[in-house]
Amino acid sequence: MKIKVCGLKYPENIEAVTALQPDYVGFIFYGKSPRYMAGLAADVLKSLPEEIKKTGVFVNESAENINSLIAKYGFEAIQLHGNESPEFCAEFKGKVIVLKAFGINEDFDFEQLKAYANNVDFFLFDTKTKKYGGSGKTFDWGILDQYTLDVPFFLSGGLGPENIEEVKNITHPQFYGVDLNSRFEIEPGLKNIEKLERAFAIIKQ
Ligand SMILES: O=C(O)c1ccccc1NCC(=O)[C@H](O)[C@H](O)COP(=O)(O)O
Repeated sequence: MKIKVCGLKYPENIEAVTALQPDYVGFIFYGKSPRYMAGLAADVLKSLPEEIKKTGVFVNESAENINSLIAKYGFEAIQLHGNESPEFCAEFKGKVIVLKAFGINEDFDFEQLKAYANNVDFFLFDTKTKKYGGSGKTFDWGILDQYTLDVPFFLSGGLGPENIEEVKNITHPQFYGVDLNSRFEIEPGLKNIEKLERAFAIIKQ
């Protein structure tokens, strides 16, 4: 199971998180988020180990801005967290790894994902809330049985020290990785390294 840690913004903390060797790290480019990484020097990201995929997280950002931020920070992956269309995702597929996020609730229609299947590398299933991302809330993972496409997905939304063991019971064939965020924080954007370390050990057991 792959591990993505999302919403990093402080250089020393980024270094400590990357020392745990996650597969992906996420940086939020959304002004309304308390994890917005504005002001973080590009050098901090460019000096991270090559095997850890740096992921820019965007919400309805223009293609032009995304392209210039990819160039500036050297992102290998992007996570599109807003209402981006399949055509919008296609503009980036093959240039960077594309993760398209969807907020899931009991009414979610998995049929709509068909239109994205050729245009993204991964889906990221997060909990549907009124705000974008980082809610700390889980959704009913049982609904994932309705997902039948062959695009692998990250599970997201409220994963924390208390439920990370349970995640290992998910047997869906496309379950690729977990996305860890607010339940591993001391404050928004500042990750708790001890909690992450324990979770990594459980996941990798
Ligand atoms: O975390 C944010 O502040 C955020 C804001 C806007 C778009 C995306 C954001 N987070 C990206 C994520 O993928 C989160 O990790 C995901 O929503 C799960 O977060 P959590 O419920 O805190 O585990």
